[in-house]
Amino acid sequence: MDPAQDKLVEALRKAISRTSILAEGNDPELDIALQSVRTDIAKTNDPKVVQKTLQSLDPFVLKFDEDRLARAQAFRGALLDLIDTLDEYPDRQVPLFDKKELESAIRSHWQSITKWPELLTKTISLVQKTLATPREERKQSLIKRLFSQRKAPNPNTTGTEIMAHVSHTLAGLLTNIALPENYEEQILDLKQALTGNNDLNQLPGLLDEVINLIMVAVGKTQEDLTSYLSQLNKQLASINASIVSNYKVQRNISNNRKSFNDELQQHVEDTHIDVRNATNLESLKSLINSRMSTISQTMERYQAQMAEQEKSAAQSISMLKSKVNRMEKDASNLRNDMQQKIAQAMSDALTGLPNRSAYQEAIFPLLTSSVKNQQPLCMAICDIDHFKSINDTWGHLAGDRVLKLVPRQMQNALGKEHLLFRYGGEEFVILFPATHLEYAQDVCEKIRTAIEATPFNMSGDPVSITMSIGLSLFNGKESHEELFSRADKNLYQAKGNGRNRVIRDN
Ligand SMILES: Nc1nc2c(ncn2[C@@H]2O[C@H](COP(=O)(O)OP(=O)(O)OP(=O)(O)O)[C@@H](O)[C@H]2O)c(=O)[nH]1
Repeated sequence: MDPAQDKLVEALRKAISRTSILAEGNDPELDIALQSVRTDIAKTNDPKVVQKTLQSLDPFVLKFDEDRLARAQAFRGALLDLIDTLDEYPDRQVPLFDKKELESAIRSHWQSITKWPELLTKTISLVQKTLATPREERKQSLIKRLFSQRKAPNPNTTGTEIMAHVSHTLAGLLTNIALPENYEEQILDLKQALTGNNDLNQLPGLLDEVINLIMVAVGKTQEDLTSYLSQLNKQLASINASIVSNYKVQRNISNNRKSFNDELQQHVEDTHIDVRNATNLESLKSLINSRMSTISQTMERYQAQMAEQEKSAAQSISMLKSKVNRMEKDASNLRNDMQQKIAQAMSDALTGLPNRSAYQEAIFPLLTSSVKNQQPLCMAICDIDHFKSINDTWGHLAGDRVLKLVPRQMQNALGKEHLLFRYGGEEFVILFPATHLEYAQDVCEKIRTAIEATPFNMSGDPVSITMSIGLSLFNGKESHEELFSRADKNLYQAKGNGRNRVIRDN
């Protein structure tokens, strides 16, 4: 193979290896197939073998598509079902325009997982608007009444039931999305929080968590990966076709060269015989002239052919190069996109703090390095006191404002190496790597006093807010759940002892 093609095959090999690493972790069977793709392409220089090995990935791409479709259908069904339930509410009116708009958005976007968070947010907004809109008794024409398709509102449906239904639908969605194992606990907690919830105020926070999980699990990352893999497969097929046609051009060139040599040799031999048989000088002269002109025509023809073939070979090599460059660029865009999406899914929309998923990513390496480096690690669980009454007295938006301001006070007291997470609701977790319990306790006290001393402005009045904190030191042997549970017990005690205090391990 010529050096240009060698380079192309090498670039292809690199692109496939890197992409197969990106795709890993989605399915154990796919992981095995990807491993064998990497082994095969490391061994061969033949583009046909590479293409054949890649075809073994096709069934996985198909399976991804089927799973995605089934999930999307369940999602669409759940949302439409929810709209039907809203229609049954006796005293409240579903705003017609918003309903139509939502139904049309569901119809257009139910298959696109990237649009799910938007559809969910729109659905919850329709629920909120419906609960705020009293039903008008509209006069209908007799014909309309006789032929109306719409179900009569069910007089037994209550607002609480509707909220329970909404929460139940969200919990059902969690069953329908494929999430990695380390999210199991989070899903379980979230499902528990959703099941039996009938409080509208709780919904935005819970919805935020559902959306985060969708983004993490089946969200854009996997969709991108699936479409990227099938797009990559197409690109590789087209590159393979170009390589094959390039081979043909090469083969033509060498065939032409051989037939030119044969033809030339034939002319020389013919001339030789003619010269031997020539009887006079005149006829010999005209014979040689004619032979020379044939030879020069053959050479011109050959040169023109060669120039044409070289041009087309150069064009096809430059096309191949640009295709490979595009593939490399696609792979790097996808990697950047994924990193960005992971970062989004790891942060809490309201406070901008790392969220519970980020906590779960952070805790394992911290426990391991605490044991390995024999350094202390502390965990604090911080909970705003009587937060429900802040919501009840000044409204949910005022509650949200407090949730944004409190972490700023906390961050002022924390060191650079301390990690603050919004664990959920009004609960925050701090991880103190390489920090002794006494020092972590001082920092927690600083946080507590700073929050107590800050007047929060509620409708023009300064209001004092306090925080209770449970603090524990990792004992080097326990699981992260055990450490969390000890810190949580300390928090519980802080609440029981009158709140606005820090309780640590004895
Ligand atoms: N505004 C707002 N409220 C939230 C959010 N997440 C959770 N909440 C509310 O936080 C409140 C938590 O109340 P509880 O768990 O009863 O605790 P508490 O009132 O803080 O009382 P103690 O913890 O016992 O001091 C609930 O009313 C939730 O609706 C949010 O994102 N925004």
